[in-house]
Amino acid sequence: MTTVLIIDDERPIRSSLRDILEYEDYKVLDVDNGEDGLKILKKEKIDLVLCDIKMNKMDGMEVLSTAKEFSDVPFIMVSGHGTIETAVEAARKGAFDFLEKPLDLNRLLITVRNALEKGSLVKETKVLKRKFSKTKEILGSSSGISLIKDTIDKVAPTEARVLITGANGAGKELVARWLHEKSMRAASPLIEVNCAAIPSELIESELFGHEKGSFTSAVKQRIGKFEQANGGTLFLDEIGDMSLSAQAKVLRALQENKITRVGGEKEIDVNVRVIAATNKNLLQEIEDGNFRMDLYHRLSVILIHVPSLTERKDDIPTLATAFCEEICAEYSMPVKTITPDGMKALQALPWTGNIRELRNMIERLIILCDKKITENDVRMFANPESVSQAPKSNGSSDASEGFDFEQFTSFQDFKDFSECEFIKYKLEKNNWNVSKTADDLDIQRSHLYSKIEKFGLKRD
Ligand SMILES: Nc1ncnc2c1ncn2[C@@H]1O[C@H](COP(=O)(O)OP(=O)(O)OP(=O)(O)O)[C@@H](O)[C@H]1O
Repeated sequence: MTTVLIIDDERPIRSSLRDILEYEDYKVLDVDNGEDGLKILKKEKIDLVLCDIKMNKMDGMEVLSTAKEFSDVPFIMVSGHGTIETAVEAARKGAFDFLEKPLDLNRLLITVRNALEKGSLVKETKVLKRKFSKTKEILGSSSGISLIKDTIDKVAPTEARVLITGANGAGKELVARWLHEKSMRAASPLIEVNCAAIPSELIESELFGHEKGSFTSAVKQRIGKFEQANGGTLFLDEIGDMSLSAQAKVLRALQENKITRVGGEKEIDVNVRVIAATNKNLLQEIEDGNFRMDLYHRLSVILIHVPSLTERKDDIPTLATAFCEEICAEYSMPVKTITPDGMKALQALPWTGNIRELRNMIERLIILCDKKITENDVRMFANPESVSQAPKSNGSSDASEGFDFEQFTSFQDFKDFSECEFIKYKLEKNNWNVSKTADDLDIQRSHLYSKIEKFGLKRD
């Protein structure tokens, strides 16, 4: 049922609006002040707000701007003292329309209908965007991955918090994305915070927001990730790197479903499902005094461990083939294939960087190899450094062994390749310092710049 929320401090207006809207079969909720209105907006599913501008405690414009920070619900502003300026300000703040008191019944109903139509279009667009979103399929059919997919199906629709563990690049973030996509919260945002990437003195403001002036660089109010994720999911990546003081605050937010902005006094209700991930052994971190036991228990209602790639080598052919197709499509080139021996060689590698490393390796092979990626190619380009070693061939049988000279159609082609790889190698060695590299190569800096441009060299 479509629900309309009326925020107006005049009881007679509220009741006449209620009568009109209920007669039209809308469900109506009403409150006499903005703060209560915002609370309802955070908790209930509201399709439209009719909001008076002039109210005692919090004025309608403030209610509108605060609501727009966490909700897309359309607002129709109402005022008995309307001027063109107020109408313009309301529109600027994101109101759907502005109506003057006394309200004209027909105009009111038409505006309500139009606003609801716009609201449902916004929702539909979000759902479509999500459908075509970049969340990639979880590939693989090994027992480890099958168990993870089953667990996602069971756990996603619940409100349970999930702690995802696993090595770097194993696929933790992908699991978190699917937990959100398959949940009831999928139409609301998934907000991600990489706890390791934020300096510890900023993490609280990042998570909980801050009030203007609460510290030197807080020049304006800021809404934190918890509030941004309201109604949706908050993904706390690398939670094992969070400072103890931030951990205490996150614990409180999880216990009470309330947060307080840095420098603020007001407690703000939040409705957020938290999914956390780490590559650390949190039980060890607890023992070492770096992680709170109580937070661990709050976060790990469900534990999902993503096995490393070497524990599921059976998935390598599926992953490698899919990455080949995906990367060739990205480069708009015909699909290259991996020979059975090439695939075996891939399965034999150590994969310390897991699936991320496999994808990078496939990209490297696609760029450097012929149509068929062979065992030799895999051996040759197994690590990035070998790329710069490959063309060091001086014609001796040792250096050229396994090197696929067939890939070059002319002598010039080969010279360009060698030159490019040599320059790349020197640039890496000199940490991409162009002056030092030019000295090292004994060429002019301007000459090096033109080579960099010619070969399109970029730092990874
Ligand atoms: N099962 C899978 N199928 C397809 N692609 C995958 C799979 N698992 C991971 N990937 C891809 O591998 C890359 C790394 O995955 P992801 O970022 O989820 O790893 P992570 O464990 O969160 O890494 P980190 O700990 O370094 O943040 C991404 O491009 C992801 O799409």
